[in-house]
Amino acid sequence: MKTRIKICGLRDPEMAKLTAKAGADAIGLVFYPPSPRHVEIAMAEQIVAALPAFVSSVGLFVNADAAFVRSVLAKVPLDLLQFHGDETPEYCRQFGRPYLKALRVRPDLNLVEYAQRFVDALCKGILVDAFVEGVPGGTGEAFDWDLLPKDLPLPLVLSGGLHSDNVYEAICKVRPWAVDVSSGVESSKGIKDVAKIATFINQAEREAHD
Ligand SMILES: O=C(O)c1ccccc1N[C@@H]1O[C@H](COP(=O)(O)O)[C@@H](O)[C@H]1O
Repeated sequence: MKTRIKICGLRDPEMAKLTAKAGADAIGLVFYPPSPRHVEIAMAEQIVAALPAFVSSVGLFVNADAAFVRSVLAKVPLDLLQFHGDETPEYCRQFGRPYLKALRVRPDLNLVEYAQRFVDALCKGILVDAFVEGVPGGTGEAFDWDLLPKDLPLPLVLSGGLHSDNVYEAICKVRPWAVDVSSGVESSKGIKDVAKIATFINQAEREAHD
């Protein structure tokens, strides 16, 4: 089965169109001001409007005020929300929208128990990222994939330090529902590189053709 591919941190409509053309299933928009990939609501509207049919838009938030999330949803027709902080199941559910819950993998965290709390019709998956002290995500750091359980009660989205040289191995080893990348397809922090995006997607799709 094809592993879905999300390219996160798009910041303009042209790059979003090129990313879709390269074969991405989803693009991510970062609504987190400290991030170099942060987008304003008006730009996010333009990016989503530029997407062709069947390419999903994902809005990423980190411990945001619920009112801010609502203000984004009022303007930007997002397909999926991604909560990348310490949000509770109750917080995530209040918007009545499908979402991914991100967690940062640590050896002392029971991932199955963590995921169990989120199981319901709105939660479409658990996104796993590397734990880096003081930074909520998008660090380009990988983690030990052996820490991932095989019996997670929700679809797994693998992220954290993926790039074109490790995504094929990651998919073969972890068998995730989807992969998500930001730093690994950039020429510098926050600047997407279309050639790197295309190479990443080709490598991620290799497994489906084996
Ligand atoms: O991309 C960001 O700037 C970001 C900021 C805050 C939280 C998450 C963020 N991105 C997500 O982090 C993971 C891993 O990214 P990377 O490929 O290791 O750079 C990914 O899910 C991004 O969506």
